[in-house]
Amino acid sequence: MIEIKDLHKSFAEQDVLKGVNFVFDTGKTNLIIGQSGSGKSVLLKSMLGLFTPEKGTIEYDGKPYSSFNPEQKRDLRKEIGMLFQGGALFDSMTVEENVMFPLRMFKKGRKKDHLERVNEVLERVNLTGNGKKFPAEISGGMQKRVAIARAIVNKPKYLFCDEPNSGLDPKTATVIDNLIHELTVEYDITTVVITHDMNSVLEIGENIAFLKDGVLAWKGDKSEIFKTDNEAVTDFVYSSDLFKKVKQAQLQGL
Ligand SMILES: Nc1ncnc2c1ncn2[C@@H]1O[C@H](COP(=O)(O)OP(=O)(O)OP(=O)(O)O)[C@@H](O)[C@H]1O
Repeated sequence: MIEIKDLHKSFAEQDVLKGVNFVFDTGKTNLIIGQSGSGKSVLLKSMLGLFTPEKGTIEYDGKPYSSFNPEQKRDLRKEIGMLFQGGALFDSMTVEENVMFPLRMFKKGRKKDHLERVNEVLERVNLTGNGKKFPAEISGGMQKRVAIARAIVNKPKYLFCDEPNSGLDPKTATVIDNLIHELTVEYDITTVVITHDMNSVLEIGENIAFLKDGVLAWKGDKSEIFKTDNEAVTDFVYSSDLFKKVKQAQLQGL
């Protein structure tokens, strides 16, 4: 569980986060949604320790990040799997080498054991037999699955995903969403996903933080998001055609 309490972050004259409170639950896919510029990435980067908030706390399983010494911060970093926007694979490395990278960085052990773990996670994301290929030789959806395998190879307690579906067709995006959700439940991970994708909200929105201008304007889950009359949320979500259709069907009792 990650708990955010009264988090404030500013840059020069601009207040970006203005007292955000939220609990990201363990074993759930927790989503951060909101318009461009609402502070989603600043929140995630603050959680990663890349930004220092002026006020408020970020607690990892009850322990405030600000109280960690450098060694504890390093240990926490080992427990965070990160899925970057666009996948961010190393083009000059094979799939196997990409997935092995965090193991070699953070874990001692023999290459043979590392390889065993790499093959285990590649099998889990349905990429058995693709280890010797280079990223350019596989599809965008497969590249995302490699990035997921790399993010979970160290058995993280926390998984942070920044726009995991960007650049994917809707069907592949759903496969990726469901894979993230399955792994979250299977490994009991606290997963945090930044997304603009309304399909993702419908598929895996178990605990949603809606940010508007640096404030938590609404929280709830995928069924509640249809029922709320919070204007900021409805403005945002009903700009999506998919949501309009679902809402219409709901009103017609379908
Ligand atoms: N390092 C920085 N220095 C100064 N201002 C920043 C910095 N990072 C973000 N900001 C500002 O903070 C605000 C929120 O940015 P943020 O990237 O969190 O938005 P976002 O909700 O993630 O948007 P998007 O959906 O477009 O990625 C923006 O106005 C941005 O310009």
